[in-house]
Amino acid sequence: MTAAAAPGRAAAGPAVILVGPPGSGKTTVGTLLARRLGLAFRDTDADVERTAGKPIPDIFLADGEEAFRELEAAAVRTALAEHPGVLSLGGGAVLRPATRALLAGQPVVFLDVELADAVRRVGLDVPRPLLAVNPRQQWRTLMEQRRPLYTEVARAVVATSGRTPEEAAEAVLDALELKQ
Ligand SMILES: Nc1ncnc2c1ncn2[C@@H]1O[C@H](COP(=O)(O)OP(=O)(O)OP(=O)(O)O)[C@@H](O)[C@H]1O
Ligand SMILES: O=C(O)C1=C[C@@H](O)[C@@H](O)[C@H](O)C1
Ligand SMILES: [Mg+2]
Repeated sequence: MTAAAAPGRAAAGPAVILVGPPGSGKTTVGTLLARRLGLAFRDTDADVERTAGKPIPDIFLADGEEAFRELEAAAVRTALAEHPGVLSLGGGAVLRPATRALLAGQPVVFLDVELADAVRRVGLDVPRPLLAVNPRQQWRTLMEQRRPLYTEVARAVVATSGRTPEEAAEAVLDALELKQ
């Protein structure tokens, strides 16, 4: 699908970039946002899986986390350069300083979520290698490390706990002043 740029924006670069921890709803809310804006949706997790030719848990298992992070950094760089729609980044993409530098000045929204909601959401969903054992504690530790990084790159923070995906998508549009 060929995506048009959002009204009032230059053609280059995504209209919306979502960051946040696993279970914050980047893929779910990003898909809704793209539909709402009439733009294409892209998710760097899917890009990495396509490049590697295998699912993310298999990349972690066969090649290790560092190999995954290399593929992820390249996927983010490419998508930022060529995707004019809505872009969701993998939950750990902000760990790389080079990736954070690329996000400076971009329309990045940090989808925040409370621990209990995140654990409930990821428990219902596709496997996340970093949350395979003791997901509650792992998620808490991961957020202690990453919250400052999500905050650093974000132009706006949108809370998703207590909101449906549709309500979260509306809040993102409000935060970026993209309401048409
Ligand atoms: N606001 C919400 N309320 C209730 N459930 C939600 C909400 N947002 C997402 N979900 C559900 O939570 C699960 C995880 O959502 P999603 O895959 O979009 O998260 P993610 O941020 O993309 O995670 P990851 O970083 O692992 O890719 C899905 O089953 C989704 O339907
Ligand atoms: O938070 C993370 O580090 C991850 C989140 C997912 O989006 C995937 O990118 C992968 O499971 C790693
Ligand atoms: Mg996702």
